[in-house]
Amino acid sequence: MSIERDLREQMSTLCASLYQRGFSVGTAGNVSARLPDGILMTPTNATLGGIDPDKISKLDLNGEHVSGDRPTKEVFLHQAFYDTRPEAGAVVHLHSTWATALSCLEDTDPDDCVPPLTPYVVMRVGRVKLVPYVKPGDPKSGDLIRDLNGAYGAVLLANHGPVVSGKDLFSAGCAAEELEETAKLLVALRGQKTRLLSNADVMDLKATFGNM
Ligand SMILES: O=C(O)[C@@H](O)C(=O)COP(=O)(O)O
Ligand SMILES: [Zn+2]
Repeated sequence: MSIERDLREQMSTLCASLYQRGFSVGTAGNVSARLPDGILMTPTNATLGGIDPDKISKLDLNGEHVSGDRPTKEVFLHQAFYDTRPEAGAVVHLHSTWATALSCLEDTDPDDCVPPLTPYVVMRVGRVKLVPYVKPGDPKSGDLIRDLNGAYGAVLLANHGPVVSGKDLFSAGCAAEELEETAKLLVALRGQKTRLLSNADVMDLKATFGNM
């Protein structure tokens, strides 16, 4: 099977899995994957529950739409991740409930939306930045991601939802799920005295496991 065919099948399977398990509802969210000659993106207004591998949008290396249905309106967001994070092979954007709740709470720390509660969120997601609100599909979302210079593999779009990159579709999907579950814990623990991992613990995890 060609690399492109394989990625198309993988994208469809990941999207369906995220949808079936409630990480995406309706037509919310979008997913992309990097190819040697461009980027595959889920089409706009498509439910992640039913992505046809043959209708996935393909953009060339200049960002031109070359085949498939019209791409997600968040094309700028996805491109900015690939342009600033050479190691990124896939990007997942969701409106998953708890991460979106964190993106709406006034006292979420914009420089560290997801503090180090458990080892796994440190290992899979890392530090998460809050990106100021712009309306969905606004090209400014790409500028805001570019301004981060590739320093964050995951962000929360204020009052909108999470965007997570990974070295491949599997990693990006796992990281998006881990972010969602940790956001749920963080909201559940609000108002309670909570012990976070220490800086030394975080450094130790990074030294042991690196960026996964
Ligand atoms: O929130 C939005 O409108 C988009 O970010 C989104 O999640 C779905 O848009 P399309 O991918 O264009 O369907
Ligand atoms: Zn969205």
